[in-house]
Amino acid sequence: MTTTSEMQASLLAEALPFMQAYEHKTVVVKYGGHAMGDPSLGQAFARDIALLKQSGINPIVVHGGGPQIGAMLKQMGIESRFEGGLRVTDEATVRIVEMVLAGSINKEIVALINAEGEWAIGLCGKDGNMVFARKAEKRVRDPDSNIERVLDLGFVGEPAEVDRTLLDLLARSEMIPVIAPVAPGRDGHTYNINADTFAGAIAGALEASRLLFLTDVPGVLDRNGELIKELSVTQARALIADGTISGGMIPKVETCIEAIERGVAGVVILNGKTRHAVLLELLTEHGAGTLIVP
Ligand SMILES: Nc1ncnc2c1ncn2[C@@H]1O[C@H](COP(=O)(O)OP(=O)(O)O)[C@@H](O)[C@H]1O
Ligand SMILES: CC(=O)N[C@@H](CCC(=O)OP(=O)(O)O)C(=O)O
Repeated sequence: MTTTSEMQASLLAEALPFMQAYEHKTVVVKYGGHAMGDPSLGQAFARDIALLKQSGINPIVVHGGGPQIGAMLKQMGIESRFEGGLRVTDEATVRIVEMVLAGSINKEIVALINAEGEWAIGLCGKDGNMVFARKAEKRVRDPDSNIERVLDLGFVGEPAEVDRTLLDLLARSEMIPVIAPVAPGRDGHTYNINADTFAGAIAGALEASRLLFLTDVPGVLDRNGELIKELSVTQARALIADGTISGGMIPKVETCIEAIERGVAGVVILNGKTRHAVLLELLTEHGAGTLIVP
């Protein structure tokens, strides 16, 4: 009979080939605002990231915080709305976005990783000239008239330039970067960038081996609410067009498509509410969620 400790040991041993495969490789983990909130899950997430670094892997955390920004805006009496999964961002909103993302959430994640005995460093696109944004151009087609128009989302940005100097330096150190999706434009403004888009740009620039999106659903769900385990780029585009994929899942899936097209190998959307989701996905046979394939 196999004892519990033998089972635990064999699970640890199972991780070896995965650790070897990812040694010195970059893994970008996007930690969504919907996956945050439960302190014990946050601690488990931080432990996963710490364990990756200890295993010789180069983890980079890019985080969101959409619900937390929404709560703060509400508290301040500022109205907020989304168009195509992106928050319409005026001058007052971008100040709150920067405060919540680069201020509170960023430092909370840094503290959680540090509490696991590692060295996390909190950054945003402004640090080390890492990311410069341009004003986002979101095109939508009116379903009735079929006319395309460009939405003005205010200070919503897209990553236009990514400089990897700082991240390369940190990869050779003990430091684990934790990055908030806020960046300056060459026009001097601060831009609010969707965290999924930001994570995709970082993964692309660093030629990451894996890009994981931790959210609050098991992955991409079909019309009946069933998990789609594997999704091709063509199928993904069709599900966006027919409305099966909506809201915050749109920028996530669009980023997955771009990352695949840029050569990032393993792009997965998975449930961040599953304890140790990152370790399960990377270091065991028990991967879950939706794998996006070419
Ligand atoms: N087809 C779909 N499959 C799964 N989730 C979907 C789908 N279409 C829309 N969603 C929504 O997308 C949400 C995840 O995106 P988002 O709210 O931006 O989360 P996060 O904060 O993790 O980035 C889900 O909670 C769900 O409400
Ligand atoms: C332009 C835009 O929509 N920016 C997002 C940035 C945060 C984010 O993306 O957070 P999640 O990953 O938790 O959704 C926002 O303002 O909510």
